[in-house]
Amino acid sequence: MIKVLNYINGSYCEPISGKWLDNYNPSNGEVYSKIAKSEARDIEQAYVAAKEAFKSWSNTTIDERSRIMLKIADLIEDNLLKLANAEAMDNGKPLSLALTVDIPRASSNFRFFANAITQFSSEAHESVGLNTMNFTLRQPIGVVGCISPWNLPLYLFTWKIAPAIAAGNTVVAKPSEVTPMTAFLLGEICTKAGLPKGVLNIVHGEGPTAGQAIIEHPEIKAISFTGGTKTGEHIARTAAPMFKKLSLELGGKNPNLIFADCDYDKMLAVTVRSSFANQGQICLCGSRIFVEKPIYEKFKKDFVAKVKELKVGDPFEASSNIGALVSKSHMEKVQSYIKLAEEEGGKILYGGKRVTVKGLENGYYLEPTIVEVYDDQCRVNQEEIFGPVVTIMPFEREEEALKMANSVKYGLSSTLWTTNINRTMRMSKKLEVGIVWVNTWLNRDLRTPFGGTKNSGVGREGGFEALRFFTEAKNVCIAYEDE
Ligand SMILES: NC(=O)C1=CN([C@@H]2O[C@H](COP(=O)(O)OP(=O)(O)OC[C@H]3O[C@@H](n4cnc5c(N)ncnc54)[C@H](O)[C@@H]3O)[C@@H](O)[C@H]2O)C=CC1
Ligand SMILES: O=C(O)/C=C/C=C(\O)C(=O)O
Repeated sequence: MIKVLNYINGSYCEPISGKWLDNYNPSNGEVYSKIAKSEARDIEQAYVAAKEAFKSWSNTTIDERSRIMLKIADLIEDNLLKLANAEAMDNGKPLSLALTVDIPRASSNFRFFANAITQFSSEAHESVGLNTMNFTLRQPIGVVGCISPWNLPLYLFTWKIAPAIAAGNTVVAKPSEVTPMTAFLLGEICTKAGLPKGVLNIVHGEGPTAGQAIIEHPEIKAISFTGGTKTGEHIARTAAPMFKKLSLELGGKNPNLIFADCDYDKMLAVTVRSSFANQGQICLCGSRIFVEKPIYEKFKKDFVAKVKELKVGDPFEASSNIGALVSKSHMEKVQSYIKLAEEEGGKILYGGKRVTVKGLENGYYLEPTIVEVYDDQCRVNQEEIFGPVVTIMPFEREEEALKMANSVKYGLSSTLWTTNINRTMRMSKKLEVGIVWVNTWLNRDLRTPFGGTKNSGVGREGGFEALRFFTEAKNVCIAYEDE
């Protein structure tokens, strides 16, 4: 059985405790590998390696850092099939999605930040008339911690690591213990690309032990985290008294606002995707659908018909649109919300049941589920489900739609379907979110600020925002004298 080992100081190693976790294949519910069950001692080992590597990596030229990162990007591309297979097996997502989205984006993350660092600069301020010149240094922080979730494993792991090392930091990183495989494979790619030992250290294990040791390590001064809001709260509570820099990208309950004047066919096709891509396990999925009254009944009929066409099945079959949910416990959480929807008086328009896939009877498959709700304050409309479940509800006026869109504790993204430019501007300004998509969804330019407001997190990732997060600004003020 494959052992998912730690990657510390450029080499693979077993956990100090000698203990292992089971790694499940969600498509059939079977254990298929063992994962290093690391703890504080392993994190300390990784920290020591990262601290030593920082001395030279922080002084390595931008060109050299960039060259190595571009090589990593190339090697990810060269290993597309191997990595995509590993991701589909570990996560349960369709192989087609891993091949076209997850792994290409992991490569793009390295390529993007390899180039971005060559364009990153800092400011100078001349205090005219005061004979003073200020310039700002942007210096790497030191050893930083990157903690990522299971829904987009290599995609989000590299989204954090790439800007961190581009800016000259060294990293102690922990992928989710639910989906560690592609992070494990990244180690050998980094070695092949010539990344100096200790620059990236990948430690596997559970959140409350291995993750906890990262967030409470006194010398790891910045934490970049993506995951659940509850965990984000815990990280903030632990790290804030130690004055660590924090970037927290948390949950979402994103509104999809559909107006009668939209491009209907395009909206319908994209709404199917924004509802159920990756089994609905993307923090950006449009899980609350609000539709303007004149097209509500038509939308309901057409949406149900389109969703019925989606095939739930073996992630490795090309015809599968929806694979398995990531774990048994997560599937049960999603099922509990479907039950709650009915208890709250919601009407299941489609789906709601577990799917049995021939030959994979113990896999974690669920039907894509559409719930019509009558009160936007009900729990299924307020709480993050993070699975293939969406709610739909009509609205009459723009202000009503806006009020419902904003009436959740989350504030990550929203999607607006309209051809009215005035409405687009009005609503974009008033939506309490970090990202507004208009007539599109998950359309990503990696230069743009990415992150949420309210309980969806703190800080922004992407572009220069990420490079600013992973550096400390130091102003140097020079007073000079005239002759
Ligand atoms: N990006 C997002 O918005 C995501 C949201 N979620 C939401 O969170 C819920 C819970 O999912 P989980 O897998 O439990 O996510 P989680 O937030 O517990 O896990 C994310 C990462 O945090 C780590 N972690 C957990 N506890 C930690 C601690 N005390 N210190 C440091 N690191 C820690 C985990 O090991 C994992 O690497 C999901 O049902 C979903 O609603 C989950 C994954 C991604
Ligand atoms: O950066 C992106 O394109 C997407 C990020 C998605 C998440 O952070 C998530 O689903 O957790």
